[in-house]
Amino acid sequence: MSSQRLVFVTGNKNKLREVKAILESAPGFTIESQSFDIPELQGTTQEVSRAKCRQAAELIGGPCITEDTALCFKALDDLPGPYIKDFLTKLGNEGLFKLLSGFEDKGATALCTFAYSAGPGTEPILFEGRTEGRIVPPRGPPNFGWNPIFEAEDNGKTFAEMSEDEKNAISHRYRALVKLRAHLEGLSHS
Ligand SMILES: O=c1nc[nH]c2c1ncn2[C@H]1C[C@H](O)[C@@H](COP(=O)(O)OP(=O)(O)OP(=O)(O)O)O1
Ligand SMILES: [Mg+2]
Repeated sequence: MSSQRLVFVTGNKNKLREVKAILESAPGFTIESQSFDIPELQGTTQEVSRAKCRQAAELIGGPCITEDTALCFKALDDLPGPYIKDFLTKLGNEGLFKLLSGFEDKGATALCTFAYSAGPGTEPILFEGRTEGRIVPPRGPPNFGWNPIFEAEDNGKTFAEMSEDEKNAISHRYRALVKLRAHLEGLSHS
């Protein structure tokens, strides 16, 4: 079976590694990457994701996927959400945990949104995946972003305490990729 080549436009090496590990573990897909840090709008996670993918498709002049990750705190009505990157850069993981010190509810959702564009001028299609959990004082190696403060409901470990395989079996990214993969397999068989 020939494999379908997919261009993933991202500036984040850790995302790329996880996406390759998940999608290339079964035959069918080969991921190529183009490293661009696409400017991101403010808005809902869906608006941010669509705009990012439209711009990526224009930039590379062909079909592509993009991904946007949000971290939503229940006590803060889902903020920081899509603005997590700036919050993490400015406050760090300790600061993000302290943000919730006035609240009993430490619940949080990791939300991953993949967008697929068939090429410039086409409307991107979105695929969402969620992992439920809570925000805890940092545990585990600071290997990727907010991994040390997100404790997953599935196994009580922070993402940083999990092996790559453990994280990739339950992550927001994995759950979104299952949907993206099903869509792309449908396209290639029609
Ligand atoms: O599984 C994850 N575990 C821990 N941290 C994570 C994860 N996934 C994204 N992150 C961090 C990276 C960035 O600080 C923010 C998302 O921002 P986001 O715009 O989606 O990522 P980015 O700008 O690094 O890459 P891209 O070029 O694909 O937009 O959360
Ligand atoms: Mg970004």
